[in-house]
Amino acid sequence: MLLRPVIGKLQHKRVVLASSSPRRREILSNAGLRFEVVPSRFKEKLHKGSFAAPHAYAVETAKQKALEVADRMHQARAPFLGLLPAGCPQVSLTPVVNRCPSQQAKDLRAPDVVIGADTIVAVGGLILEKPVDKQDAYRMLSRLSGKEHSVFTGVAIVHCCTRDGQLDTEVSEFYEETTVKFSELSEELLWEYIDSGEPMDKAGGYGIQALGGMLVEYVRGDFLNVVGFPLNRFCKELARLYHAPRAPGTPRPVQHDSIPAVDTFEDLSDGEGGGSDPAPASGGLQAGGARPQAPRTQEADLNGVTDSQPGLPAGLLELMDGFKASKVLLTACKLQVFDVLKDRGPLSAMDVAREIDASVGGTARLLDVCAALGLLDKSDRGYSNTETASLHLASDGEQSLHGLAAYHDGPVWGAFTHLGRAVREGAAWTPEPLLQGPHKWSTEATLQFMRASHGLSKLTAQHVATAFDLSPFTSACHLGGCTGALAHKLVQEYPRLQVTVFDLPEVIKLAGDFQTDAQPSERVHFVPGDLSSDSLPPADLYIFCSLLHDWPDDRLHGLLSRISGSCKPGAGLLLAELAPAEEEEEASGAARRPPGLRTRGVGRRPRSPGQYRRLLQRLGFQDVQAARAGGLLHVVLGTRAPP
Ligand SMILES: Cc1cn([C@H]2C[C@H](O)[C@@H](COP(=O)(O)OP(=O)(O)OP(=O)(O)O)O2)c(=O)[nH]c1=O
Repeated sequence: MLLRPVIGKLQHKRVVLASSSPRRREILSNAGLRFEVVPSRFKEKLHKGSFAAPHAYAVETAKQKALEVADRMHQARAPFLGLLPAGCPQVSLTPVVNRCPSQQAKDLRAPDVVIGADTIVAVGGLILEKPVDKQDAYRMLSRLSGKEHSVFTGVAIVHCCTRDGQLDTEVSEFYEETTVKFSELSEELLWEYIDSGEPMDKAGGYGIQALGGMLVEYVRGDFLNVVGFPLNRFCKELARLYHAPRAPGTPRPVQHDSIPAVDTFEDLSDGEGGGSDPAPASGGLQAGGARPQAPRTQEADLNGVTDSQPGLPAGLLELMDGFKASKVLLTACKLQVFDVLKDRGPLSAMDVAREIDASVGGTARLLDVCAALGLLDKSDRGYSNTETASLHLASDGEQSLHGLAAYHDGPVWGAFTHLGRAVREGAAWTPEPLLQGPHKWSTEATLQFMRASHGLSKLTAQHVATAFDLSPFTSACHLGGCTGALAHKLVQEYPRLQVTVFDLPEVIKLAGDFQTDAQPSERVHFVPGDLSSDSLPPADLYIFCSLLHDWPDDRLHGLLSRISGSCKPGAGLLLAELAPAEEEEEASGAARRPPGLRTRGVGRRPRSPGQYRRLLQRLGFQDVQAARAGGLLHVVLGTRAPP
């Protein structure tokens, strides 16, 4: 089995992972699969007693999860169609670049393949899923203590196609079993583990890939199967599906516009299987640019008649109208739709219209499109927020990106509306206030920028703070540290650390308006200054976060060599910057990168960790290491070598 070509078979497809599990996302993206994530809303409540064996339950649940997503994505196409101009092909309203997972759900192109999975633990005839609370976790773990148990993951690969407006599906399903033996667990160990919080979102109440690994005496079988996805078996299944020789007279599989029939994959395998890398996607777009669809040639149809028509440039069409979905999201945020519905849904369109002071018809249309984008749930009783909307799009809450949405709806939208002028005049693709230089920013413009930065920093701070063990450092300086969100996270993580937030005086003056913690720490200090001209506060660790990725090389080199010159031997430099799109896709599946706050428009291509590593080494840093931080950023840490 040649792994890349096997995974490569799906590169031409719109592949959707119907799962919220970060582990599944990581396993599949590490294997090089490109896919979107649309968590299933199927409630895992099938009657366990009606299944002859635990694995049958896991397989059926996996299938229902995948079918629910296939069906929802198929249904979701309808509300958009009215928005398209007459004669416009039915393409996505969502750009492939810069879209959040829930937006991806509603790309108007139906998915080609939906993958669902379900992991359960079986012990003594009992099926254990995720614990509902700590007591439940305790019961599960005590049951596993000192014994062998089985972990089953059921997987369903659903091939979808649309015929006469109806969804047609073909399901391939399988399961994998792994045996795990636990040590005897003392009460103390059990409760310490439960209190770590790790058991709560995992079948059987443990995570073998993390702290739970310490409970395990041995594993027989596929380790990744325990973590949530049997990659080896999945690849074999793909190989079987796409390479299986067809017996004479066997009917061809379902014909579909965008899923070549199985024998078409066989045809393609000659062309793309020769190299170790999957062939570039022929349809759709990759983050960072349009790839017009390659013409399909000689694709066999149901009756064996060949079709040599070139394929439609679906990717280009997606790019052309993708902005509409962004505007819908930004407008709903601005009108506070997600605030109104938070903790209160379901509400009717009329109720929401009253609350946001808008027309009933207009509100109903906006809510419908939000539902189709996967931002709202719609039922007979009305509209309610999805979890993502309550978490990230309502204006309150720890993980709110409302400020970022307002920034994009305001200054960024304005800058891009006049892009033609900027191109003609050679101006930066930058919001007006930033263009005028920081000293000209109005207080409101500065605050708007800071709100955007604050939301994103809070979301990434934990990942950045823990990407490496920073406990050897006692003082750090976050350059361009804005509201201090990362600084506060750092002092929480490292009790000995003092952190200085260094930023422009205009920013530092307003930083106090941003509540980063219930108890502001005395170990965080704010120092005003200009990176390019002022001397930097002393520290034994300097940090940049989401600031440098689009700086031109000469400016970046100038700044970093100045820092290198002022560092004592042993001092650290930590860069947490946007990962290049393809790396980030690999890391997070479909969760594509939102625009960087300080990106000048779509900016230059972010540098890879290798490029930063080489740069740091040239500037006198040693032991340079790189790590990922939450799929969005990569973090590079180097130590100043003695001169
Ligand atoms: C046993 C075990 C399970 N798990 C995880 C894998 C699955 O994510 C989870 C089992 O729950 P599932 O219901 O299979 O998956 P999920 O709820 O996380 O995601 P979705 O339903 O949206 O697909 O437990 C580990 O991460 N490590 C382990 O050692």
